[in-house]
Amino acid sequence: MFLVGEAEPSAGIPGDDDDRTIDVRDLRMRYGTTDVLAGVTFDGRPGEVIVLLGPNGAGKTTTIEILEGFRMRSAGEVTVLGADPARGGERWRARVGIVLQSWRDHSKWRVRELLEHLGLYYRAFATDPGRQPWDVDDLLAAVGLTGQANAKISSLSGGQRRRFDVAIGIVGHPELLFLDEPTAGFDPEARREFHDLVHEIADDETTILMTTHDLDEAEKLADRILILAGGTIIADGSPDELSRRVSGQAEVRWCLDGTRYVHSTGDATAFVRDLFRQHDDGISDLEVRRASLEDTYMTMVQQFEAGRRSAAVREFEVVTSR
Ligand SMILES: Nc1ncnc2c1ncn2[C@@H]1O[C@H](COP(=O)(O)OP(=O)(O)OP(=O)(O)O)[C@@H](O)[C@H]1O
Repeated sequence: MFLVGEAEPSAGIPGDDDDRTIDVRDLRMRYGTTDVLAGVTFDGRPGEVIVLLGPNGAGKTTTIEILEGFRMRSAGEVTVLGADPARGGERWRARVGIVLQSWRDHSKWRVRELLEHLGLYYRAFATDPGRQPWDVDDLLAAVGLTGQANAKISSLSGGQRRRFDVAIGIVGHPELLFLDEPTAGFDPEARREFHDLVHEIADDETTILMTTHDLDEAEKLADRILILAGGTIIADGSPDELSRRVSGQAEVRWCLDGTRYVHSTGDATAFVRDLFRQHDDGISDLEVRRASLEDTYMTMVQQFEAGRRSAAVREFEVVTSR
């Protein structure tokens, strides 16, 4: 994970003295003649879990790889932990944890052996007492691999290998963690344990930027959702904020004297307060529902694509009428 012989971090974007760990402005990426990223802007702060969503091919991995320093951007300003990732040196890299979409090396090593080895590597850079590398036994327990400590990496199952990838990503106690579809192949129990682990890591003031296609997972983990489509961020907000933006209405359901009621309201809190004022103990099975992240995501992406289609039709009409 270390790239030797690189320059040490350059200064960040001039004038930035706040606590931003990620600062991306007008990021552009062109492959050949195709613009995959056409002006992506967002930021991230300590302890924030940011989930990047978007259809296949939207450019999520491209964005993450640019921020990791693995891919050169075409244009735009990117600052990650105060440095341009294209020029981040070893010291900078030791502050960043990475779980790639697929990572198929080190197969001859044993699980504990490799984690201990990487821990030593990170220890050389760990000046902050709060960011010393994980104790390997604690780490193995945290990712559910205690039983595989002495197994060859090549013998791990798909889900165990993914847990191991996560262990490699966090062993150095990073300030910033990139997770590209980290739970692909996890069974439900491993997924739940992973979610607890993500919360713990974020509680440690680590910024987490992750991609997933599991919208239920995104809703559980994200402080902030970014939706990438058509090369730009079409939505940026907490799952609740995005849900309110798509549908201002919440649905309140309750039972009263054995009858089930449903009511849509823009102010669920005031409505429920009134309901209890009127019926107090008579109310049971109360539920307040907003659009799920899945509903919100589908609506936003479909609206965006419909907008693009009608803009293309308008442009076609203008061109053909000339
Ligand atoms: N090295 C490359 N050369 C040319 N095109 C590329 C390259 N890497 C990615 N692309 C293209 O860029 C687009 C974005 O790819 P990327 O992998 O970033 O998308 P993604 O949002 O992560 O997709 P997925 O959800 O399928 O993982 C795709 O159309 C892909 O084919």
